[in-house]
Amino acid sequence: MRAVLALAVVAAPAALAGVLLLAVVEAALPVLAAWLTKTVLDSLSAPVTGTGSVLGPAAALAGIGVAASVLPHGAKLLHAELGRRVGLLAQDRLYAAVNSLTGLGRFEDPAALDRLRLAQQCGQDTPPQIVASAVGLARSTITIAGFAAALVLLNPWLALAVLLSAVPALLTEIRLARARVGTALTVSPLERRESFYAFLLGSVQTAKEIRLFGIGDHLRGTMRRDRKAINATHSRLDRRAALAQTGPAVVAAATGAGGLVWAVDAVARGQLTVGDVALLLSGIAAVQGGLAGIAVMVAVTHQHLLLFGHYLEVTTQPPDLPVREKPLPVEPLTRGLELRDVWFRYSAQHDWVLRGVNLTIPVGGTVALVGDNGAGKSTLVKLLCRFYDPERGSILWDGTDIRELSPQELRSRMSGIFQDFMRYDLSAAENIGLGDVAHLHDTARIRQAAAQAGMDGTLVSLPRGYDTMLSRTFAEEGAGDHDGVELSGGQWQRVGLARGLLRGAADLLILDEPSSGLDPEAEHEIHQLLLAHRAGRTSLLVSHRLNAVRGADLIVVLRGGEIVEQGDHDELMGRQGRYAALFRRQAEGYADAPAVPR
Ligand SMILES: Nc1ncnc2c1ncn2[C@@H]1O[C@H](COP(=O)(O)OP(=O)(O)OP(=O)(O)O)[C@@H](O)[C@H]1O
Repeated sequence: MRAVLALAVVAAPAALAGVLLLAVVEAALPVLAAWLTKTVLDSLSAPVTGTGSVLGPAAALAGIGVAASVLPHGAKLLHAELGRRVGLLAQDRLYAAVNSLTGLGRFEDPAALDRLRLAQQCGQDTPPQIVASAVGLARSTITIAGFAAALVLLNPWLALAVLLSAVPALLTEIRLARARVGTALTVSPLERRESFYAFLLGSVQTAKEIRLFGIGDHLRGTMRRDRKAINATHSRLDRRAALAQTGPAVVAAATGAGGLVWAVDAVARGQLTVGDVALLLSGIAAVQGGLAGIAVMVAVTHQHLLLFGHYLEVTTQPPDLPVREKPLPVEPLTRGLELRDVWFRYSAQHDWVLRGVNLTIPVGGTVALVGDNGAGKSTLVKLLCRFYDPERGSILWDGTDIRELSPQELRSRMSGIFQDFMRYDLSAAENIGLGDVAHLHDTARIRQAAAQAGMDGTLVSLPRGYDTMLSRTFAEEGAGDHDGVELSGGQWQRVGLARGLLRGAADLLILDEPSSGLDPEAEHEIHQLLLAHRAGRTSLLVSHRLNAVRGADLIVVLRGGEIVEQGDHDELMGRQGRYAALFRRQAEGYADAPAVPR
């Protein structure tokens, strides 16, 4: 609760103060109104009464009525403003925390993903709801205290009975709140899967396969089954809640009814006035209604707080990878990168992916990684970027362990293209400019990078040139059919490459399958371009196209996570080992094969 209130104080101190002030005033109004009603009724029913003694309280009562009708609108306005500001700050802190994760591990851990989903669910709405509930609780407490004092004056035992009658409802609601949070946790994986199926069924990326293989109905069926399971869990809880709430409601109603009988009898015996009865009845109703409201509010707040616990867990989680409090600055690479006896597996349950890898990438040199599918090439690249830490061994940047360095600075000295590069639903200029956000709007540099990737001509001739959206998902309404365009796979690859080339001064260029989607001529052209671009730069090239890597200074063959051979093309061919076998097999594929007889 303290964390939420601190959030509100930082986000909107004036709105919070206004909300609290109005809550106190609004809480006092019904109590004042009840006392004034009693006074008016007693004056009117007194044997001798002058209009003077009634008019004053009646006018005050009228004033309270006006205030009670105006204040809620002001309070609503302030609450809404407070909610928006608290929600904005909470959401911003959540994504700042997610963004501060150095590695990828948490994005692959199902428990962490469930927690993140719950934090996302409650990130924007829950903190304002908790603040609103806390204010509501304070307001109800003041009103109840006022009416309870009145009841104590009229009949202390009745006051005690009314207060006690609300306890079972309070306890029941708190128990139910816990159960609701438990349910939210239980259904979270199902809901995450449901969102995934919803994405599959409604996305342009998946539409082709879903139609070709006719799997839409299968996915729809699975999604329906998951939703039914979620609904069944909620129904069970609703039934349990209805049963649990009935008993406490009967206890409260019976206590109220007993109070009414006692009051009528007391009037008959001359112990109470008509005004007293009016005060007593509104007191019982207000205390019981208020306490029932408090029970629900406490339960809802409790539930929100439990959910908010996930938000706090995400926003205050320890770093996923250890980063020194004062990391060393990353100086330009002068000697090279070295992997020293690197062992890595994705988790203790997985097999080793890299097994004692020793490798040096000298400054200014091009190292090519080749090997079978699953040999560990992309994993090695990810370790160099410090998306994971080796379990044993170390990676050295000019002799310094990269765990000692600032990950952001380290990455700012790298660039390149990943095998699964992103296709952003943004303009062509932004798709390239994101490679170096400092130059997001530097058209000249963006065009230069596009030209290096052989894409400038294509992008210039798009309907809006570089401002054309490379997606039809977010095309502006009314802009016509030609606003957004879809690029071909190879064109996208060139855009991804241009993004990687934008950071021209990067110390290490990583090219993970940069030409896999290109036609043979384009591939040749891109490799010539990259060869020129790589000259004198440190680069790491991963490719299955062995013809593309033959010019590398060092070719490293990975197999089952181990380096089985390394050398330049001629050395490796001379050795007649794994590389030579792979190279020959690929070369044979291009040799003239006898025509298949008709
Ligand atoms: N995030 C991950 N979690 C668990 N295992 C993974 C993960 N990423 C890769 N692996 C496993 O690690 C092994 C090496 O994968 P990696 O992607 O590094 O191979 P690769 O040599 O790049 O293969 P390819 O040539 O097919 O791209 C594979 O067995 C793969 O299943």
